[in-house]
Amino acid sequence: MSSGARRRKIALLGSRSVGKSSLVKQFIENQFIDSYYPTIEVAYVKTIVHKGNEYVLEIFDTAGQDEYTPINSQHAIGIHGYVLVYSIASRISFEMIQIIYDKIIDFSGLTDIPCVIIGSKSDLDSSRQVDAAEAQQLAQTLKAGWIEASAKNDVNVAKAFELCVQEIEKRNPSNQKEVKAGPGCVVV
Ligand SMILES: Nc1nc2c(ncn2[C@@H]2O[C@H](COP(=O)(O)OP(=O)(O)OP(=O)(O)O)[C@@H](O)[C@H]2O)c(=O)[nH]1
Repeated sequence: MSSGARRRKIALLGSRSVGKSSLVKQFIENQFIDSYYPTIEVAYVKTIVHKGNEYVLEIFDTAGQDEYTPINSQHAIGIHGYVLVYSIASRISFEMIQIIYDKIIDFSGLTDIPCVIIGSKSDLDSSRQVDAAEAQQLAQTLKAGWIEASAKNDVNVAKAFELCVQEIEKRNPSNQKEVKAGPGCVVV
């Protein structure tokens, strides 16, 4: 990592079994595993280059949420951006997106959070329960990015994480002037 790299923390949230871990595994390790192991919590690190800048992404893969799962402070404090995942083949998982979004807003006290909504398992088009247009509409309302992706076929996976970085940086226009601590830095 060069000293100029920007560290950005990203949390993945969504219902159980929507493919959060599979998206991260495809992004980090370029592999897809068919079997299902519920996640407790895993953190990954990957360096990417976005618009000529190096980013060290710390990605937190979380346990699947339901409407009663409280927001964990670890997933809200110090997080720069969110990846909210639903499966295009599960209406219920799509309905969880607004619920999770509202919980983050309530917890953080912010009015707007950098996030990207991912319609996962896009290879399951024949079992589709969520229209792309409807999901895009929700993303527009939440001022979020949106993309459909398939971890299985490695479609739009890297792009989804890049979109998240884009949403983070969109809200951080001062990042050009980011102060980097160094030997010449004096704290008074
Ligand atoms: N067809 C298809 N299946 C997928 C895809 N991504 C994940 N799956 C399958 O969906 C199941 C759940 O995937 P996970 O990645 O473990 O889901 P998760 O959201 O991390 O689950 P939790 O840990 O419970 O939150 C597994 O059997 C995966 O193989 C995909 O892109 N296409």
